[in-house]
Amino acid sequence: MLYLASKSPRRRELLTRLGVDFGLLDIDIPELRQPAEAPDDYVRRVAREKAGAGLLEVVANPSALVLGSDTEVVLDDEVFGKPADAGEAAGMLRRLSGRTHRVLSAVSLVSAGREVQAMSESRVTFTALDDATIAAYLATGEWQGKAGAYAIQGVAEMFVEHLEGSFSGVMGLPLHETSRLLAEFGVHVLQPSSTPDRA
Ligand SMILES: Cc1cn([C@H]2C[C@H](O)[C@@H](COP(=O)(O)OP(=O)(O)OP(=O)(O)O)O2)c(=O)[nH]c1=O
Repeated sequence: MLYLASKSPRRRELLTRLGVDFGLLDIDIPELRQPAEAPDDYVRRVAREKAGAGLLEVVANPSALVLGSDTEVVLDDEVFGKPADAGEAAGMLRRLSGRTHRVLSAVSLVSAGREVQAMSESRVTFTALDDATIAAYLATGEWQGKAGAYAIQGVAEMFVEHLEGSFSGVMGLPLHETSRLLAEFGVHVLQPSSTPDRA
């Protein structure tokens, strides 16, 4: 049985697109970057910790397979997670304005005896954003709960001059990498075999 260890509706939607059955696990792990921890290492570690925390919840089921993922926006080695409030969101958007940033999405898949991981890296170039545009975007509320204070799947796609990489990866769950990892565990996409479960 596959479980998604995530509270993110985006991840749920993206995994559903792959046509696999899965249950949901509510996990809550602190997302704190260690001093001098490289952004890539941080994103990989958090994805692994989310999957590991999920696995602990279904430890009674030896055939459980748990997917955890983490997405961060990286500008000049600085990591932008989910903004705490509109002020922090405005600051992030001002920094992203007119520049190219990276979006890292790590995916971890763990079972009782095995763990695999993949990383998706995308490069996103934003158009210049003036204060009025940033204020109007903040008023949509779409920035809430999104790394880097924007959601590419919403109206913020108009800020994107160029995207190199994975749209689903920027949105929170890279479908190419995820399907590849699932295949390593013998889970084949677009072939649902059991009914979804809630744990
Ligand atoms: C950059 C970007 C991020 N995001 C979202 C994806 C993630 O939900 C969120 C990054 O935060 P995460 O900490 O990766 O995930 P989360 O806290 O939302 O969910 P989980 O329970 O799995 O830990 O930002 C978008 O939806 N669109 C975007 O364009």
